Amino acid sequence: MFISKTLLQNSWAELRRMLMLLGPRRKAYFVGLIGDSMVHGSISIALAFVFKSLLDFADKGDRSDFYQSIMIVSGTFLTIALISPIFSYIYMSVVKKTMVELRTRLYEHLGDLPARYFEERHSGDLISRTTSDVQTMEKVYVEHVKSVLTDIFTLIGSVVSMYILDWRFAIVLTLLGGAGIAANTAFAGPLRQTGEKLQGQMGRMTERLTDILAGLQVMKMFRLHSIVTGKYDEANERVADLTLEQGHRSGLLEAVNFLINFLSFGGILVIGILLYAQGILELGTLAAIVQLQMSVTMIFLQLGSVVSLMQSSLAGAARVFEVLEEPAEKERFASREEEAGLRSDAMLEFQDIGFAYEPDAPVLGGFELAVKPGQVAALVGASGSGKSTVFKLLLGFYETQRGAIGIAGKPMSAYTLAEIRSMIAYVPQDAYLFEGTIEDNIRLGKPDASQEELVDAAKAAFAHDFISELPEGYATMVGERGAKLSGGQRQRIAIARALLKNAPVLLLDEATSALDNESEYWVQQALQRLMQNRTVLVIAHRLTTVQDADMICVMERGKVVEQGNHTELLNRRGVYAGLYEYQFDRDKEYAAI
Ligand SMILES: Nc1ncnc2c1ncn2[C@@H]1O[C@H](COP(=O)(O)OP(=O)(O)OP(=O)(O)O)[C@@H](O)[C@H]1O
Repeated sequence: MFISKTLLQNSWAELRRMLMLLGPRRKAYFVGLIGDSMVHGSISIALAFVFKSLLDFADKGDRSDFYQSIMIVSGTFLTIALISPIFSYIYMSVVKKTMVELRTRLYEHLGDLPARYFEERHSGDLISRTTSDVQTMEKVYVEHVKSVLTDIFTLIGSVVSMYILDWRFAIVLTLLGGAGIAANTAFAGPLRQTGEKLQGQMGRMTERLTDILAGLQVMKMFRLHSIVTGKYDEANERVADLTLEQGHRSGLLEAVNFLINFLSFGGILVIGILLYAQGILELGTLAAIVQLQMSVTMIFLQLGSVVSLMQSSLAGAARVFEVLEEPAEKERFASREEEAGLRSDAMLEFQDIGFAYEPDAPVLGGFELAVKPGQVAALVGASGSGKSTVFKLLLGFYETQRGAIGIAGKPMSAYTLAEIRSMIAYVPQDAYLFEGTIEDNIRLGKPDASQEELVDAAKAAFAHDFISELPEGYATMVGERGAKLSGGQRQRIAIARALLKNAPVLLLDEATSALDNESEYWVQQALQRLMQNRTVLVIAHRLTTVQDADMICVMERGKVVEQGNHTELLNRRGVYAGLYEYQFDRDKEYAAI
């Protein structure tokens, strides 16, 4: 019972939040919705009085009853035909506008969320929240709330009409209505619980599906088809089980509703006929009571599925609100005492950095580095030693727990995160290309760049020639993640993008995936251009990059264990010399193959 009460409170809270989301249009929504629901709710009430008039006419031959019923029927249906579309247009347009705004707000908010949020969640779950969960919210606005309101108006109208017709039947109807509401309330909690599980599981199913699509090549290469699709099937079966569970519960609720209403309908019919036979009740009144009872029965028969669907949709709304409530990335980091001792001559400086993603699992412990303007510093070290983490800290994706980071002599807290990112061009290992043309992708580096600037950047990145050879040149669509281009071409486009950005600091994560010799040559040439006159921090995998760097930092378990240029470090015969010899031998072996 406790669970059910809490879940019901949650449902109510979500419904209120959804109504708040309508903003100043809330009044128009209610006018449209209440108007439409009242119009629809009045049909069965009007019909009851029509039956009464018709049967009174048949029973007593009073023509005025007959004309009256014709007038009621014509009036009701004419009103419905004229007014209902107007009301429905009013609330539908409010809902459509609200949904457009909600989607925009959601996507904008996703863009404002910190990197940690995305690293901790599966993209499939977010896709499910922003698509199917948002769709279920629309259903709450246009279908579920309207059904409930129409039912409430029909119920109130029926009870009031029943009191007008015969108070004894009205009391019976009120009691049975109360029993029906109690039964539906008791079922709402468990239905909400299943709804929550179902929406969550739908999210998991989308996660599996995105895994299948994103990892298609790996899946084929390692023949993982049965394992990966097996996981999807598992999630799919769980969805089917939960849907069945939901169907079972709502079926049970419908059966309870049916029983309550069958008893009341049968009871009213039998007692009514007996009273009519004894001359206590008029035929018209009996017909009207039976009609009203039938419409109440219909309400309760439908109420089970409305409650069930609404609970499921509200669970979806809760998942959308969770995303909206997630705190956005800070504008700027707070300043700290440690920042006081930063050097003024370094473009990039890391002082005694301590950082952990998870408590008790330190990734960086006392990381130190200073790079002067125009210098190239290479980070080398075993996998997991913390190289990429250094980049993430500099980009402000995460905040350090100890130490200070300086950019151009000032602490990170002196800049907004947007300012920091505008000073940095980042070229990751596998640069992401967005759906669109080659030009669109390069232009991301500087959206207001002139055509000449754009072409110059492509030329400097040694990309112009291959782009010009394509039938549609710069207007060539790159395909999903740049699938229509080769690896080397993708990298050169990413380099052109970074060149166009023309930021003073370059973070470069060298690609480890092998390119053919020619491609590799052009990418290297493009990178050399990009590195000119910039302060560069590079996660280096290539011997050439390492040898040419002004400074090499060898990282081990989050610390710089050796630092110097290539010759200095080789002479020291330490960790770097070992790494270098190993890589040198390996490259010779590859060359021999
Ligand atoms: N988002 C994250 N949450 C938790 N731990 C993480 C996260 N990202 C990285 N780590 C952990 O931090 C450590 C350092 O990772 P990092 O990616 O910085 O290493 P790296 O030196 O760049 O490795 P590689 O050369 O393989 O890319 C690893 O143990 C990794 O498991």
